[in-house]
Amino acid sequence: MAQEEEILSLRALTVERGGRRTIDRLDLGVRAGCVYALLGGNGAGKTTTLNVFLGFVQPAFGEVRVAGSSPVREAAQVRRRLAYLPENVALYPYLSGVENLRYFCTLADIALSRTAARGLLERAGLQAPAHDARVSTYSKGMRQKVGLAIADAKEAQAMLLDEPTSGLDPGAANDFAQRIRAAAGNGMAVLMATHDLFNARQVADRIGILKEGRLVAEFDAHTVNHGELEHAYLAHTRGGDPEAHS
Ligand SMILES: Nc1ncnc2c1ncn2[C@@H]1O[C@H](COP(=O)(O)OP(=O)(O)OP(=O)(O)O)[C@@H](O)[C@H]1O
Repeated sequence: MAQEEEILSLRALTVERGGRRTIDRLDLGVRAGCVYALLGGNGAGKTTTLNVFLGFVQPAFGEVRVAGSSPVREAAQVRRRLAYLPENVALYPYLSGVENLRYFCTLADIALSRTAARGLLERAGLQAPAHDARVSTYSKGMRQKVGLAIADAKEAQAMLLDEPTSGLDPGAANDFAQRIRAAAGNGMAVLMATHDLFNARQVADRIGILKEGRLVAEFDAHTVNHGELEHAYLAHTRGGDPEAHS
């Protein structure tokens, strides 16, 4: 697949932090309409990879593109095209869902009426009675829905998710999975860092395992079975040779 068709693209990405190479010649691509799940143990480099797309971490070498733009040289374009849901979506606790959504849209130069904001929250799955409640009363799943509504309002082409299902109960995780699939169905490219193998198989099209900043295994999420994925994941997160665990 040509690089131009990839909305999120890394070529030979290398990141050095504190004199150490934390991402090592990483190639990765996510096309429109696809969900890529990045698995890996603690410190494997998942969050660093997301931070490179966001422009928070600069590569030492290699190429990074978001819909063809460089987060280093074209930060404004990248911000417009990219939505980011961190592990805990940061919102203003004393503002309501509607007020948060309108405020974050203003920052992105999007004027949103209260009615339009309600429509977007509804579409993201946030029930009407919660729209005017303070966000401090929201669960993690409800805050994520505001995050999805912001992405929808921006008409983002790509979305980055960091540990989206940690701390969600199975029902909320399943609901979130369906919403991510729906976003991909509308053409969004989604990159998700996770430890949740079940969710990765449920949501993703491709799954990659990162170890010490290198992609050590990749799977088609539609055909890999749970045992096979778990075996590879445990082998690589224990720091061992995958064959040693067969
Ligand atoms: N600000 C920083 N300065 C120096 N090194 C860092 C910094 N942030 C992360 N690192 C190092 O980069 C490597 C990758 O860390 P990263 O947080 O990307 O891993 P991760 O896969 O997201 O881990 P986790 O699952 O624990 O969130 C680690 O060795 C970490 O110690």
